[in-house]
Amino acid sequence: MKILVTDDISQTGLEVFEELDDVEVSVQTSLSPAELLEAIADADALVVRSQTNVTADVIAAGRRLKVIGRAGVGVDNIDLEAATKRGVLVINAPDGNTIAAAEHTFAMMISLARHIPAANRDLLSGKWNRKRWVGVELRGKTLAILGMGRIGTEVAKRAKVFGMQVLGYDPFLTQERADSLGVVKSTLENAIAEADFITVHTPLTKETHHLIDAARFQTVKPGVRIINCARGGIIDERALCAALQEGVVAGAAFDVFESEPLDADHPLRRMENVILTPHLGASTIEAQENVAIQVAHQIVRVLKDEPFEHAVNLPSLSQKQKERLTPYLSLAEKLGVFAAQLAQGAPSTITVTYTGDAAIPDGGYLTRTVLKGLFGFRYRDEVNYVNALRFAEEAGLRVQEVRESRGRVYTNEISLSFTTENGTHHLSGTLYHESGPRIVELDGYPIDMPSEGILLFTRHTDKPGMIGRIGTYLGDAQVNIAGMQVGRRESGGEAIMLLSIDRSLPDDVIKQIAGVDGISMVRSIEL
Ligand SMILES: NC(=O)c1ccc[n+]([C@@H]2O[C@H](COP(=O)([O-])OP(=O)(O)OC[C@H]3O[C@@H](n4cnc5c(N)ncnc54)[C@H](O)[C@@H]3O)[C@@H](O)[C@H]2O)c1
Ligand SMILES: O=C(O)[C@H](O)COP(=O)(O)O
Repeated sequence: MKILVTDDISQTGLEVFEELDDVEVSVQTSLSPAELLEAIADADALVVRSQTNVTADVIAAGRRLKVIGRAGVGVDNIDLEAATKRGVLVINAPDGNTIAAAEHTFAMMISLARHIPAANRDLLSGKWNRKRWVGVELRGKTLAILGMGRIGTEVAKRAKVFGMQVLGYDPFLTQERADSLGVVKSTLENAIAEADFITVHTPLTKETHHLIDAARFQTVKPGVRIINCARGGIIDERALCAALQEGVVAGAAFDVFESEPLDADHPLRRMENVILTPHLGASTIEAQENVAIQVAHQIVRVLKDEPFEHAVNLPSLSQKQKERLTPYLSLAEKLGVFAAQLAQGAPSTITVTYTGDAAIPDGGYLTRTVLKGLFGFRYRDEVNYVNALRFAEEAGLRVQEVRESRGRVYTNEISLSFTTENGTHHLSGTLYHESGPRIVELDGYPIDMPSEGILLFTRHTDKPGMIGRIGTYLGDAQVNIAGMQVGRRESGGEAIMLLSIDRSLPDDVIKQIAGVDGISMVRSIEL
């Protein structure tokens, strides 16, 4: 097993990989794009920080790649869409560097308020200028925090201790949470208009790109100081330079940039009232150990096929949700596998109904599992939880989920209803405590069969001798019947039979059974 590490990661984290048998940890930093394509070819896992550009080409070249671990928070250097499409899991270490980034933000704010870097430069150049570097206090000032997630929250706590008034803007900030932090929940407009200091702590998304642009700079309080220790591009750098030149903005402290490394001739480098650091927010010994250990542990779990956390391209579930969900995973996947063989062709729509105890709000996890079974039957190992929805999308399969609180017969039930060119099928399963997952309904007929082993399913006309004839074919093929379920709507009408058999039937026997007068459908199903 090969783990490729292409950015500087703490040694303590790398040691975690020793938990794996037969592991080769290959640390190769500063690779050229071509060297990276070569190095990834036989890697099972890739570990990066923000420096390595994990493009779609890199992901495609990683033919054995199962997981990309980001030792840090932001995954904007990883092509998530390409990873998801190829079923490569992306995990990060979301809280290992929170304090480091919050402290760096605070260091930037104090440095701006007291001109520390400029005064230092001045003094080192031989001067002793006590008048030039008079600063301002933080106490009594208003701080706008745009993005009240992990880092924004830690910055707010520290600002409160410094006696600042804190305005928080975040679509997910509840009044309760704001109150508990002593933060004034604010609109973006109000936060920007009122603040003496503005700090951004959002990810870089379509919505946050140039969140503060030239138009917004027209609405700031004159003399505002601005900090970006989140992501380059949240604040429009050109507009900032103009606002600094006009004196609308009194100072700016940036750790991250629209393009990194920052160009040697970038205008920000020439501004006096600007403090720049080269993306150092997470660069503390403690944070680097935290993120490296956190991400390495999760990679080990992924590679050992054990439950893991912090997947970026899978729904995130609480421990409680996971505990409720786990027993249903096998049933959901078996139903998907059953459906694939029953459908014999690509379904165009599928509705998955979860009833009673199976109606867990799981962010679509169980439906991904059904789809993993459905598509995995044909595409085998190519399909996993990460890309199952992509397979559905590419196959043009419309997927719908329904949750019902109470079942009519079973305390828990998962039902699939899917349409193919040949018609609509319906399939249900339940989980019994004692006997595990069972199929309890097939095309409208109640049955009860464990969802395992080899099954033979027929739809036929209800007339004497049918079961016997099928039994004879099986007997002639030396195939034992282990269990049998039959059902009919009315005497002489359509009937079904589901047999559990000891081994698969040869194709020619299935063809012979299909040719029996009165048999309308035969399916051999392996679960
Ligand atoms: N400089 C560094 O070295 C460094 C270190 C760590 C993290 N970061 C960056 O800091 C940022 C925040 O990290 P975090 O761990 O606090 O993330 P987080 O996910 O905990 O918080 C982000 C917050 O932004 C909010 N948000 C999203 N869109 C928004 C919008 N349009 N307007 C307002 N709020 C919005 C979210 O609701 C969330 O609460 C990320 O961009 C991360 O990559 C930088
Ligand atoms: O998103 C992050 O975690 C930070 O930007 C840190 O990036 P780094 O690991 O490259 O320092």
